Amino acid sequence: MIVTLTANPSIDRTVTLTSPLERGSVHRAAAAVSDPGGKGVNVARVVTAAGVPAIALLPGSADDPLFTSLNDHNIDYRRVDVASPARINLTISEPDGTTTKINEPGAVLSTESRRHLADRLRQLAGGQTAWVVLAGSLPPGVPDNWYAELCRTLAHLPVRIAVDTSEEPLLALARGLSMSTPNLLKPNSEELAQLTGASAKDIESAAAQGDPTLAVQLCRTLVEQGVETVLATLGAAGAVLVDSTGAWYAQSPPMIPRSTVGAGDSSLAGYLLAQIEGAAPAQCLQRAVAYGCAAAALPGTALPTPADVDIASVVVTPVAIPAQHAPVIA
Ligand SMILES: O=P(O)(O)OC[C@@]1(O)O[C@H](CO)[C@@H](O)[C@@H]1O
Repeated sequence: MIVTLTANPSIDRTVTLTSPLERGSVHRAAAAVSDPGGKGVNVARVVTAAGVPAIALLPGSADDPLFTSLNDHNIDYRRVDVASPARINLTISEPDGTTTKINEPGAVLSTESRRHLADRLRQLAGGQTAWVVLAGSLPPGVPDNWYAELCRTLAHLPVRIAVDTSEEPLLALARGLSMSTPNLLKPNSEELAQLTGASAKDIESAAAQGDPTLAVQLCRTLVEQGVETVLATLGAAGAVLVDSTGAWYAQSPPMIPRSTVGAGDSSLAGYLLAQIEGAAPAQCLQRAVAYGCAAAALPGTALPTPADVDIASVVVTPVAIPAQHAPVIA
């Protein structure tokens, strides 16, 4: 069982344009679709589609269309009652595969609702649950260190914790690594940059040219600070995985991207699916990149099923750990 927490869920509305987006002009969309969204919801969607039980925990009101949509996708969820509707996040999809996202901040989550979510999470994290995934931004009203606090309160349970977040909640987690450490951190290159002051462009372009050393260095520093495994997704350049036993790089196979929305969440889901089968780190990375590529090849917020995923097309190579590690700002 995999349990995901999405404190700031969304309805993801994708509008498809037939010509490139022009700022300041009127576009008539060729199509518009809505899907349930938020990073933890997406991880639960991909895991469920692979036939592994998953529960998505999220705040919401009973009549929110988000829950009808989750039912339509056969997602098992637990809802903590709040009055406000889920935010609507807009994706503008252009013909060349460029996606522009506009994410709303989300409604304020009260201290009481946050406590209910944490209590529910603790209940769900017991028993057969292998992984808890804390994913996405935190809504207004939630302190930046909440993920760090949740890691601490779950630490006594025999469950593994993965965190995928950005900006202040990520920095707060990094600052508190000596007190609470997730088992898995899944930054993308932007988030690695936020943590380290490095440039996301440099991280990705070096990897795309076959040199993932910078990404590995940055991840290795996080491992030295106590994170068991760091899976860093590097967009079209693939991903690196670093743990205390080594480092690996997987290049993305050539593909035509249609929408990168949910690609990182699908990578995380692919990693988890392999990890719970007991796969070695290199195979977990291979599955992560295969799932991420499959998601990027799908339109809008469509997410991959195992039939979309070509694991064998992803080549994984070990990377020597560089002697000099880059500092992590914390
Ligand atoms: O605003 P956040 O919480 O950082 O990200 C939310 C979001 O962009 O993440 C998912 C894709 O990863 C989408 O389903 C959703 O709209």
